Formats: sequence, structure tokens, C-alpha cells
Amino acid sequence: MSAITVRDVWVEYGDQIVLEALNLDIASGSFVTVVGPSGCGKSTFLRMVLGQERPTRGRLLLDGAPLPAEPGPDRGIVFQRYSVFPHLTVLGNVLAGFEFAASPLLGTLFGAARRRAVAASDELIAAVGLAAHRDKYPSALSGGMQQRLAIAQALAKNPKVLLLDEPFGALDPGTRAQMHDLLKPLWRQHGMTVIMVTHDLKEAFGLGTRLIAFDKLRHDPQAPGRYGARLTYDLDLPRNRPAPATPVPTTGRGADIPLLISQGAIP
Ligand SMILES: Nc1ncnc2c1ncn2[C@@H]1O[C@H](COP(=O)(O)OP(=O)(O)OP(=O)(O)O)[C@@H](O)[C@H]1O
Repeated sequence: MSAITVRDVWVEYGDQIVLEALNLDIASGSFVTVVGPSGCGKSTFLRMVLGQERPTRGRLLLDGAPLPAEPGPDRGIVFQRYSVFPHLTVLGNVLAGFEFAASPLLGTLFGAARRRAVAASDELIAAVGLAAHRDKYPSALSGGMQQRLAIAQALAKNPKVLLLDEPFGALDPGTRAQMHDLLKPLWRQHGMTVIMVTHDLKEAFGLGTRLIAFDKLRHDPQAPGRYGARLTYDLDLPRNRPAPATPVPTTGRGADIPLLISQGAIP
């Protein structure tokens, strides 16, 4: 779990102000959904938390410490598309997540460490309902399956913070609903802080424990880049918070798979 603090953050590209005077305290373990009009800076905000983008001004803290300048295994991201490696199988993709987390420089594990990573990958693959497809390449998977794989790959890094940039935007409503059922228990089990950008308000209200909106409040027709987006709404959605956890004896990542199946999260 991880808390994120945003203090008077501004993002500017040349003379275009994208985000201005952003102040936020994101509690550890919360599920924050982010909405706002196209181009208002939602993805920029995610990239900043990932460490791909630096604020022009202001401070970003992760558990009270300055956010590392580079993306690391403590923060995972899933995009709307193209998050997985096309040249690796389902197993290879998830294994790559474990290898990156364990050995960011070499990206390879050997011997017993690799065997453990393969076993843990298989558990995650099962948890997202892809056990029957473990040796297939992404091109042989549907869009929903590819997104499940992208989520498994992100979870393999055991991130404290999971960033989701419209991860279900390209999916049909039925598959999207299945993905919600899959994501909720995974978030609860892994105890991550989740920040998810979405254009779907129903999704934002249905999944988040908190919903925030960015929007540009001021416009200068002579200088469109003069003002950036600010935080315009900040709603607490306590009904989506998980009930206080009852300790479940676990022996590893896959220990709750039967629970997921009984909840219908895995087909
Ligand atoms: N690297 C960059 N260099 C210059 N401008 C950028 C860069 N990245 C983003 N922008 C600009 O910042 C603004 C915000 O972009 P961003 O992708 O964050 O918006 P968004 O709210 O996620 O949009 P959408 O909902 O359409 O995905 C846009 O005007 C975009 O052109």
C-alpha cells in the first residue's frame, strides 16, 4: 500500500500549462477514479505518478518521500492498449513482470529463482482466468484477454501503486463488466493504491472509493495554453470501500483463487 501526496504541482509544456496548482492527498489502499474532458491532463497526471514525467513545479511524494525520478517496480501501469509484449507468450509476459521486479537491470532469472517465478506467474495467470491460454501469444487473444494479461503482468511486479489509463476503454460493455468483477477482488487482495483514468462515469462511480475530476476553469481565447486544468471535483465514495479485512491464511499470490472463482470473477 502506498500514500501519494501532491503539493502545488504544475505541468507545463513550453508555453502550454496543462495542470495547475494541483493539491491532493491520496490515502494508501484507496481506489481513485479520474475523469475529465479530453486533453485536460489525466494521462499526464498518471505519467507523473509513474515517474515518466516530472512536474514543472511542486512536489510529489510517495509515502512521504520524494517520488523516484524513474518508473520502478513499486508502480505498475496498464494502458488502453499495447501494454503487453507481442513477441512473448502469456507466460512470458507475466514472467517478464517478475523478472523486471526481481532484477531490473538484467531482466532475467535463473535456476530456482526462475522456477519460483514461473510458479508464481502461473498462479497470477490463473487468477486472471488465462490458465488455458498460458502458451499463446497476445495476437491470439481477444481484447479483454489481452487486458487481463496486462493486469497480471502489472501485478507480477507487486506494485504498491497500480495506474490504469482507460484500461477498459476499448472493450465491449459485457467484457468491461467482467473486467470490473476481476479488478475489484484483485485490488482488495493485493492492497494496492489504484488510480484509474476513465471516460465512463458509471465505471468511475462503480469502482472508485474516491472520484476526482480535472477541468479547465479559465480560458483565454487569445492564449489557449495560458491556463491549465485544476481539480474541480473530489467525491468520497465510501460504499465502494472494502469491508474490514478478515485475515485469510495465504501461502502465496494464488491462495485466494478459489475465492475468486466462487465470486464468479474467473469464468
Ligand atoms: N510530451 C508532451 N509534450 C507536449 N505536450 C504534451 C505532452 N504530453 C501531453 N501534452 C499535452 O498535454 C495536454 C494533456 O494531455 P493528456 O494526454 O494528459 O490529456 P488527457 O486528459 O489524458 O486526454 P484524453 O482524455 O484525450 O486521453 C494535451 O494538450 C497534450 O497535447
